[in-house]
Amino acid sequence: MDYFNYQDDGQLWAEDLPLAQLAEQYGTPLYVYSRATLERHWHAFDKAVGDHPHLICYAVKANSNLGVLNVLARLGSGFDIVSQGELERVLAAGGDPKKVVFSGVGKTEPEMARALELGIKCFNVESEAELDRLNKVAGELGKVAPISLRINPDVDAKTHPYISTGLKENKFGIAFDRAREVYQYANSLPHLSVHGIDCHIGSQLTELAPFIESTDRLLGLIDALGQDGISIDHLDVGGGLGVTYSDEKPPEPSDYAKALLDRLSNHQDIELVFEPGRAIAANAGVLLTQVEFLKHNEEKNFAIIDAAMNDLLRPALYQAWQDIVPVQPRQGEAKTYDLVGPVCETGDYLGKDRALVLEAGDLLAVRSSGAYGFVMSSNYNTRCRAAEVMVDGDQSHLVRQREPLASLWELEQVLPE
Ligand SMILES: Cc1ncc(COP(=O)(O)O)c(C=O)c1O
Ligand SMILES: N[C@@H](CCCC[NH3+])C(=O)O
Repeated sequence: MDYFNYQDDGQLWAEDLPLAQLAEQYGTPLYVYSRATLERHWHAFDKAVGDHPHLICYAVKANSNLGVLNVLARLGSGFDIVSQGELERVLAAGGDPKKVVFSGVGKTEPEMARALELGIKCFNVESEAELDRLNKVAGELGKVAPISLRINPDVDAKTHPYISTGLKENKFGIAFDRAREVYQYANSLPHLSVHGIDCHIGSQLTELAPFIESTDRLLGLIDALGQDGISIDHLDVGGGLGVTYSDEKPPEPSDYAKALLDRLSNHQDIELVFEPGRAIAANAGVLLTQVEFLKHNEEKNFAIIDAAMNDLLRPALYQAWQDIVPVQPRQGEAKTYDLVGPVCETGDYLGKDRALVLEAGDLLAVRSSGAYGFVMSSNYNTRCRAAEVMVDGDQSHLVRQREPLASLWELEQVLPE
């Protein structure tokens, strides 16, 4: 459920503001986020876990805009980061470093040092080489690094192959069969302290079964580690809960949390950590775009819009489908359009074969663009990245301005004489 709805005037609004007004004020393409939707999604997770000790660590990679992070920080959210850049964003947005978990297969020494200096909650370590590096950096700083090991449970998440992460053939995590041995090794290192166990099997999961299967495998491991004298105080189940883009019916956070809590009946003292990204941000944002031209040939009708694959990569990269709707719907006979951007690539489309009644100048909203939208945008074709706006009731706040054109070459220079 989100707060982008058609109102009595027949137009699409974001909370208490017409999207057409925002397009007028800020221009297009424009990312528009809804504070109420972000808050609703975060609370849905938090409430679902109830009294069981837990921490929701929003996955910053899904949408790292400072305005978005600030809304979540004010709710008391934790954060899952994968780079120093994301860590600095969390700080700049008012987030608490003590609620940060650090994921990712390639953490550098400076990144580790900064995270240690800030005293983050946990490093989710993905290899033995990373254990050695972290032990060394922590030793040099006279610190002890809190760690969990990301275990690859070899579970099929049944999602797009590019966003499946929990299979043996994926680069992520430590093989399940070697976990006990690697925990022993971690435990032997003087500047590391074992706290947790972690997994993340993929993104946009629409079924509970893979989550349950991997949680069961991890709980079995926790018991085995107990026999080895290693006690685990938190279980990080990662992110991955899917959302509805078209007709998917992913589990609600309440069903998901209940399924996990049922499994944890013998482990009441283990804190549950969640790393949701998409489930919080995707349906809290739309990408607003204007039709520049309509173009018809024998085969196709094209609507050439001012947003492109550089603004929203998901359709080009994953053949992802996102709903595209008119902001001010027209009466008339619909035609079937391909909605394409100005970028010089055949793959530059945001939607194909969409039945719409359109004229040049019309505004369209690409729904479900709040996660993996702006964060994956680029300057390809030397295009400025879009502005981002946060709607809060009947107020709007520009949370990132459109890049000034000159910023697209200012960091570069021609060769000396
Ligand atoms: C380690 C980790 N945690 C959390 C997430 C967030 O995933 P999602 O946006 O699917 O919830 C990801 C991305 O898939 C990830 O790699
Ligand atoms: N970027 C992907 C999700 C990646 C998940 C990252 N671990 C998407 O848009 O669906």
